[in-house]
Amino acid sequence: MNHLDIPVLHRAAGTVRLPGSKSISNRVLLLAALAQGETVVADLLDSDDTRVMLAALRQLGIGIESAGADSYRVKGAAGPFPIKQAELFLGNAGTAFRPLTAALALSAGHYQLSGVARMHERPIRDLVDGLTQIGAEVRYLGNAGFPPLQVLPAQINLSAPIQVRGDVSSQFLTALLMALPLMGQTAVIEMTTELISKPYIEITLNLMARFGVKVEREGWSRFTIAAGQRYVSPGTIHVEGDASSASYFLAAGAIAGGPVRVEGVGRNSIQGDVAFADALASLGARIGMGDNWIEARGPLSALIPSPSPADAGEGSKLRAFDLDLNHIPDAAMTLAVAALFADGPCTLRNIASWRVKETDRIVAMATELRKVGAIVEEGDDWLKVSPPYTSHLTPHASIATYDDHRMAMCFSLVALGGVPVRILDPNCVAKTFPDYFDRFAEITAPVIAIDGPSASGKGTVAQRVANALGYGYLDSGSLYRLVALAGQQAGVGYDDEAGIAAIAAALSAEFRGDQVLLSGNDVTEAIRSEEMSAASSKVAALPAVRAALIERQRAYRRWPGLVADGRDMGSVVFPQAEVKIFLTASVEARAERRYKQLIAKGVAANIRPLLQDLRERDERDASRSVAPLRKGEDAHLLDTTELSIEQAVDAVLGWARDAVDGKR
Ligand SMILES: O=C(O)C1=C[C@@H](OP(=O)(O)O)[C@@H](O)[C@H](O)C1
Ligand SMILES: C=C(OP(=O)(O)O)C(=O)O
Repeated sequence: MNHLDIPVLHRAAGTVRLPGSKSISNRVLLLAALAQGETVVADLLDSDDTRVMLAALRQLGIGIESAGADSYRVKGAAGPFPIKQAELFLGNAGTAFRPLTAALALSAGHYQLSGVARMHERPIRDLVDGLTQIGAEVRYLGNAGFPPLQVLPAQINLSAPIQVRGDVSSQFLTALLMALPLMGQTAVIEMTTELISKPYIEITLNLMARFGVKVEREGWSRFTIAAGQRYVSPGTIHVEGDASSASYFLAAGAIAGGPVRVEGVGRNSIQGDVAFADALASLGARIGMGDNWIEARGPLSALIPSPSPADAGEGSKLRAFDLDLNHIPDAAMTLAVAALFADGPCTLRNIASWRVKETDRIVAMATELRKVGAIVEEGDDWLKVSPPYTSHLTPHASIATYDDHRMAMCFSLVALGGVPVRILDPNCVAKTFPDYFDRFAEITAPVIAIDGPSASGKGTVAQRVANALGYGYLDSGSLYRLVALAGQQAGVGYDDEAGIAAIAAALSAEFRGDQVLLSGNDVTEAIRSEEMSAASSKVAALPAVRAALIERQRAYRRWPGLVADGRDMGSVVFPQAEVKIFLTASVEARAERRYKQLIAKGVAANIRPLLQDLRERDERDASRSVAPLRKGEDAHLLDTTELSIEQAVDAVLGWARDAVDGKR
């Protein structure tokens, strides 16, 4: 089976821009489809769950066009779906299957809805019962109570309240709430049981209101949609980052030092899963929150006095917990794995809904946690996880993921316990977060940042260090040359900031030994031309290009690690680098090295102008107002004037070893 081996990871620190929220994406798509007018949906999640929703809506006659990266223009039907016959495949997306069932039941057509095998094991009876009460014709095509379903035209009668259970999934209530305004009549829903996963109903009500439909409610037991309301497009709607996806990164920050910051959700979020941050705080993690970001660091250790508060408590344990997690069923899985890093047994309560999700998550979680050495007890609706007695996790566990994205994402955290871990079928993360592991590597892979002036030999040293450690190598200075070359090839003018920035954002550059590849072609020589030198300084002055290249450069941070050389690696691009080095040499030594290089290449050279040129550049670099080149306080100084390349490489390797050993 396809697998991903995650190496031992010592620290998590960095920033992640979150993908769009699954729950918001699929709700907004459906509401926009039923609304009057066109809606531009920005920052939509691109994953399996949203793809099945988009495909279904198109099949049902909704015009949906691309409106830029991750943006769509949805032409609303101003009522029920125009296409009256369709067979829809909805994968394993609960947020597509349940709401579409209800909307189609009120669309007076002939429809079939099916999904993957697991979807056909996920209950839907409570929703079908609710729909049947108002006269809808919904039939089971397989086992009673489960998909696949057939929906037929029917006479709908809303004269009596719809009685529905809420104790298996909140998505049934969400589905009814979103579909009923299609009838334009007063509709009342009464819950006959306790309602689970309540914050998801808040998301539903919030988004319905943005599309112009208000729901009156009596607590969580009775919901009324007054007659005469219908959905109207709000114009443009932005999808927040996914708060459940944020949980893995925040947990990583809490377990392995941090700070880890997620961008795209924060204090203003409408998603209940932001409460995961509160749960982490109750475990001792240090949490910060802004309007649109959340940050997590490890707990302050009461035992180890630390010279600097920023480093205090790295490696100290989380507090054991006993929590009712009914309000955050998805992010709760992350807590089950975080329990491996706690100082005692942890209990997760009121999580019965885990049994009917992508897999039986209580069984799956218990089985896989035992593989890494945890002691696990399970009940109908609870799980108790005790970290291994010795505090050491079992290395090299092969984690089965049960086609459950959250199992795969959760268990990546195990590597932060100082053991390698194998994730089987890692691509199951495509349900909600296709590039999860790349993003996770970007906050966990160790970075050695080597900055310094021109001709200091940092490129040669960086390449050799990367080879010795088996790490990747980033020659950041070349990126600007590559952007200039790619701009020329694409015929984009160097004064077109947005155009050049778009090229920078999509740049496909690779550093292989001393070869530089652009979209797979060797351009090592081409980017060194005088023309490209001049062009690169033009593009490097464009703020949008610099911003785009920061993301690009961070994307080189992959396992097992990265050596990055340049001028702002330790200060701007990788401020959390494990090792920072300021590599320099006297201007005379640098001039002589450059001279020898040129002679070796057969280029006629004279040492005096080279010396003069370097002096002038040093002066410019040190005195410029934006990020002047100088050694940062946290960087090691490596003066190579009197050192051979081998000695310089050994010095860097020594610091790298110390940094990693210090984290063990
Ligand atoms: O409405 C939603 O967007 C969701 C509701 C929750 O399901 P339940 O209500 O079944 O717990 C959650 O687990 C799911 O991932 C998304
Ligand atoms: C339960 C989940 O998905 P669904 O929307 O398919 O219910 C989930 O994403 O954890």
